[in-house]
Amino acid sequence: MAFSDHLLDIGEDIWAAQKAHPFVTELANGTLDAAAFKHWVKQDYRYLQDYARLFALAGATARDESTMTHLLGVAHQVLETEMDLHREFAADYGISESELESTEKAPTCLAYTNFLVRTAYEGHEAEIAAALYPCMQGYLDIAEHMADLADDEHRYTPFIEMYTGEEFREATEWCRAYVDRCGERYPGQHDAMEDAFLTSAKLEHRFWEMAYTREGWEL
Ligand SMILES: Cc1ncc(CN)c(N)n1
Repeated sequence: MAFSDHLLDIGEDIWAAQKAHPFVTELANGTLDAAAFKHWVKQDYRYLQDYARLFALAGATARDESTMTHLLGVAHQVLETEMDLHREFAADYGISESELESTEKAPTCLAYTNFLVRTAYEGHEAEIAAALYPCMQGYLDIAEHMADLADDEHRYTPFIEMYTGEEFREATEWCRAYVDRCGERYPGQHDAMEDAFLTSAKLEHRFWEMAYTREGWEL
């Protein structure tokens, strides 16, 4: 069995919980409260800055040129294409670029980005690959699930189109193959890969919850 399939097996419950989350189902049918979506846009913008950093750091430490090229390409794609979508959503919802940039990270966003960046600096290449995999495969699978649930076009359709689009799909397939290569090359890292994968997957689930509940630092 490919190591990515094994990881998806052990993460099955977390995937199911994400698909059933009200943020996901309500975004799919267009009924999600705009305040929850705005919270997601702002927090996700801050998340993506570090997510791009994770790919850039992974690219800088990769052993071969083709892996380097690919990881650095994804970092660029996040900073350009994906964050452009957030900038467009922000403009539609009256959020200025300076508000986006200066948004304070909510506890879950802080926990997730700290985990990813720490893994990028301290982790083995295989652990980094496993930590970034749920961010890609999770969004593709959840967006496909949303597309299945959605009847009509609505204000959140661009979200579904971005994460089911060809560019994101290809980047996810590449990450999946990268996880498989790391799983084969580094059998001694399997436990660390499982831990990193599950931590990211659980934080993906918490991120929907953070947006839905407008989580902040209230005392
Ligand atoms: C929290 C999160 N995880 C993953 C993705 C997809 N890059 C995202 N935009 N936000």
